Amino acid sequence: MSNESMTGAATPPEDALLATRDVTVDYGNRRALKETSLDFGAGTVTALIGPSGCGKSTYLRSINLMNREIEGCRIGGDVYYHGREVNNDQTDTYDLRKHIGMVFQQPNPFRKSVYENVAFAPRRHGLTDRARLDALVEKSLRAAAIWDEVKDKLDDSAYALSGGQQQRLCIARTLAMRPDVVLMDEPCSALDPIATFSIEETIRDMASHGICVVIVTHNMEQAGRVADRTAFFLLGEMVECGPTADVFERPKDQRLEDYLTGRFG
Ligand SMILES: Nc1ncnc2c1ncn2[C@@H]1O[C@H](COP(=O)(O)OP(=O)(O)OP(=O)(O)O)[C@@H](O)[C@H]1O
Repeated sequence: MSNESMTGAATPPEDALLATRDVTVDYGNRRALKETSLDFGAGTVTALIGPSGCGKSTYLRSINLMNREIEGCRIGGDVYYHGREVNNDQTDTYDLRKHIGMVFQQPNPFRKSVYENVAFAPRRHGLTDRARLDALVEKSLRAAAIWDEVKDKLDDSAYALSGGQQQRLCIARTLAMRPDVVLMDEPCSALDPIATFSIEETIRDMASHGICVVIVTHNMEQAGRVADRTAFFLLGEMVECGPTADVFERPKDQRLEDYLTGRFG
């Protein structure tokens, strides 16, 4: 695969689910992300790896334009979602984020019941029929592999769940909006190995249902287990991207090789 970090990359193919072209992010007058161009297909998992502070989260958050909420932050370049350029003032970011969901490092359930955590957003978007809401809640909790654990405590507070369960609940909450892209920012870093394994299974399951997953991870083994493709970032630059096995076993760039062999980071 060609290295997609090159600037001036061609306009994405019309059928690309998601793509960035020469996306940059500046916090004030400091550039945190240099021109980054990547394509993301339906049903794929892409891992973003690299040392701390190299711009992984910054890039992830540019995909659903979340950095825009940060004062002084500016996203440059083009972000394409279903072929439409969305990095402009006309985009309804509220609507965009229904389709491009996000799961954060720390589980952040609402201070509500398990049921309400999942039902809240669909109801706000007009789904009021109780039977259909019940079905959606169950389907979402099943997809996040937590239904069996919570089906008898749907009215309990989400805060009564373990950290791993809360994270799966947050994934269910995201899936309830039927997104076709899910962005995950180190979703397992606060979890033990068993909870991590469960989330990784859920990630592969989401991809098998056509969802495009982009995940920031510090855990190389995790990238190896879940990602079809891996992109390596360093000092705000997307240095190399390719099939995960190639990136780990046959790195092209010396900086990636150095990182993988523990020479820095
Ligand atoms: N809200 C912000 N305001 C100013 N600078 C920021 C902000 N968020 C991130 N940065 C800076 O942008 C650079 C990239 O940060 P980012 O969080 O994207 O890195 P990262 O690779 O995800 O790091 P980590 O693995 O530690 O989470 C860093 O130098 C960071 O200090």
